[in-house]
Amino acid sequence: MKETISIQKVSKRFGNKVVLNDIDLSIKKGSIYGFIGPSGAGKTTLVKMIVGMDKPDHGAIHVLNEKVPNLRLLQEIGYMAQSDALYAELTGKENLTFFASLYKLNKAEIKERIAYTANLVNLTEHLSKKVLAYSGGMKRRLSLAIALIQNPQILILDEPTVGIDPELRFSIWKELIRLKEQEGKTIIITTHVMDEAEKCDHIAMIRDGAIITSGTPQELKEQYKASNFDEVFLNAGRKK
Ligand SMILES: Nc1ncnc2c1ncn2[C@@H]1O[C@H](COP(=O)(O)OP(=O)(O)OP(=O)(O)O)[C@@H](O)[C@H]1O
Repeated sequence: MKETISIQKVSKRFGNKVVLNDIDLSIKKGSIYGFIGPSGAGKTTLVKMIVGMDKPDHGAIHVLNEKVPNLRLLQEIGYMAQSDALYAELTGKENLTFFASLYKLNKAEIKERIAYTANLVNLTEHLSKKVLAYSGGMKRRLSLAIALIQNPQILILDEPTVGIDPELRFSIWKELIRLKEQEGKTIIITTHVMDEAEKCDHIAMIRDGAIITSGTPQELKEQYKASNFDEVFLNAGRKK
């Protein structure tokens, strides 16, 4: 399988604080890769650097064989940040149309992508409401729809299911797995939710800016003699 994302010896500090320390990893095309770790571990900093929103102090990141940051990659990376960047005075549909217009999509494609993404996140009925009238969960769902709007090859989702009810969380995961299997999308997800970790093909556990362990869910459970992911995480932290 081809490598879609390659991270080589990436370090980053904010002031005196080392937030990422010598991170090396590669992510294969058509896989779901999870970054798991406690609050403040450095997950968001890492995903922002993959997207090209922040620069490493040392090391390099390549996405689809291009060095990041690179404007050409914007079409190919869908990013859902932790905080929603939405236009509150616009309706859900206007938000989607605006973000779709930033990409190389014709009118018919924009219409088709809005219908697909809104349906995926269960917002079709609410598209004509202004975003200021949306609940927190609806805003998260709209942000997820926006991340998918240009049909990117790579999806980078920073805690996408926070504030989303279990039923919709289930259907979103089903779709992420379909996107991976049928469309070969590469998906990076950060999460605190250990049962989501189990759905990833590969996991990197991050703590204090370092990858403390990585592998498939099965490999990690075997390595740490754990029956579930909470245990893997606790045991991995102890053995650091
Ligand atoms: N722009 C910044 N300036 C200074 N410190 C920062 C900045 N961004 C992040 N940090 C610090 O870097 C560390 C890692 O933050 P980061 O947001 O990457 O963690 P995280 O693993 O994503 O946490 P969470 O799960 O809570 O989102 C934290 O200590 C945070 O306070």
